[in-house]
Amino acid sequence: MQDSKWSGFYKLSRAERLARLNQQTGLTGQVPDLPIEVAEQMVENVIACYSLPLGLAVNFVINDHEYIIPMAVEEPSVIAAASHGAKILGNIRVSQEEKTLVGQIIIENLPNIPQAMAKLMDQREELLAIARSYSQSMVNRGGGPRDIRFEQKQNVMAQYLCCYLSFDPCDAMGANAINTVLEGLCQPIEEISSGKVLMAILSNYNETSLTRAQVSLPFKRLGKSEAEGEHIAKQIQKASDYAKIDPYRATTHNKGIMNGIDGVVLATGNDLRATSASAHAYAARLGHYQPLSTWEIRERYLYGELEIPLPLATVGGSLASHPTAQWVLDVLGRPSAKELAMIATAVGLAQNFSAVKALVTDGIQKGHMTMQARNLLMQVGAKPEEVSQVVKALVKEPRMNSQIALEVLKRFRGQK
Ligand SMILES: CC(C)(COP(=O)([O-])OP(=O)([O-])OC[C@H]1O[C@@H](n2cnc3c(N)ncnc32)[C@H](O)[C@@H]1OP(=O)([O-])[O-])[C@@H](O)C(=O)NCCC(=O)NCCSC(=O)C[C@@](C)(O)CC(=O)[O-]
Ligand SMILES: NC(=O)C1=CN([C@@H]2O[C@H](COP(=O)(O)OP(=O)(O)OC[C@H]3O[C@@H](n4cnc5c(N)ncnc54)[C@H](O)[C@@H]3O)[C@@H](O)[C@H]2O)C=CC1
Repeated sequence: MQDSKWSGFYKLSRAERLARLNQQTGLTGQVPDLPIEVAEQMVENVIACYSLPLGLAVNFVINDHEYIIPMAVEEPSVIAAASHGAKILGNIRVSQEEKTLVGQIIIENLPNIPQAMAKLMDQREELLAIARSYSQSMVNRGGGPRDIRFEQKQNVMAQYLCCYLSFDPCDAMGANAINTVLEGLCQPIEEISSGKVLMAILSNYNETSLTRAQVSLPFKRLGKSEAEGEHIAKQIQKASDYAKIDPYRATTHNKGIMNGIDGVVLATGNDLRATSASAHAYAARLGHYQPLSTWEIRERYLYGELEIPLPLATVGGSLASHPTAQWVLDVLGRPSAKELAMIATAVGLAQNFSAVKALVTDGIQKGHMTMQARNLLMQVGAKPEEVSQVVKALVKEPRMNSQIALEVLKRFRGQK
């Protein structure tokens, strides 16, 4: 594989990496931390701030635009794999057709559900106007309520009518915004339907708000020769097909995708519970858990696609007051929420590519354990200044575990 303009970035010191980033982005200074006083305003019963490593994934070109992508993650080899994948994949094409949230108002105690539904449908425009009145600032931005529909639901105990509201939250995640609207609609809905509202809340399931990342790779980008590249492409296709028939494998395949996406979600201060719930519910939409990405050979190209609902925000929530998240958004060039979802999806595809390629070629342990070696040394008591020297000896060992790490560390200390 040819060098990229970021080749060897990982060999620089931390200060040199920051200098290179600042030079590239026009930013200045250090990366700000979250002050404890701010943290105290964010959640309850605060006693400290919990830190995670923040690293930079490089080599990303998304829709012809270069990105340096900060990722917050505790697992070794994830950022290396993202950078490695991005280097091989080249330009990743990404699109998002729409970004809407769905909220639901669940109505019970209805003596005649078809009649209640007909009355509510008659008043649909009036209900949409009430919904808009509760989200005027979002409407002014071009977003807000889009549609209302009703569906009958039942279990063995009871029958319900569910009102589904779709809502465009613009650059926010929109949970608070839509919940305010939904609660504002409860009383009018009860009056029209003569029922009782059981609850009103946004849904974290959204099968229509999808982001799609796609790549098409000539075989020669995958191996040292066209023939080796073709072989690797075939193995990757088989791995992708296998994930469709075995939920054990599909779950791990998707974990590999989320390695990348979660790193971006956390770094940008977004709600990880919401993105995880949404992604895995989408993976299970056919009634059995499926891989979120597919890889297949099309006319001597390896074609990869990842499709995922990602309710990301660049304003509102806690990210507005988190200085590190704000700095990360600066590094990304102040994207819109839609652009941020596209960036995260591209990272997910590159991450998945690297993991699957490693699995069907060298195996995961070769690359992963080299990076895990640093953690092993820390676990057995190596000081940070010792780690970079001892790690070279540890990776030369035929096997690696904490016992071996301890022996190598003792040997190093004995030589000094
Ligand atoms: C680990 C690599 C990248 C090595 O891969 P390699 O081919 O030995 O690496 P290389 O030395 O040829 O370097 C290639 C590029 O990787 C990056 N790179 C290389 N080394 C570093 C480093 N130290 N720090 C930062 N970046 C690094 C860097 O961008 C470099 O480009 P260069 O700078 O040379 O032009 C490869 O083996 C790989 O991608 N493995 C996959 C690792 C992975 O997915 N880890 C996640 C944890 S496992 C898991 O949780 C998910 C899984 C696997 O179960 C999912 C699934 O089953 O599908
Ligand atoms: N089930 C779930 O996922 C739930 C999540 N939450 C939480 O809700 C929070 C997110 O709610 P939000 O309503 O997004 O946050 P929010 O309440 O901060 O609202 C967004 C704010 O940003 C303003 N804004 C400025 N510029 C904007 C732009 N360009 N586009 C959109 N809004 C703009 C809006 O006017 C609004 O005041 C997160 O902390 C999330 O964890 C809350 C309840 C349930």
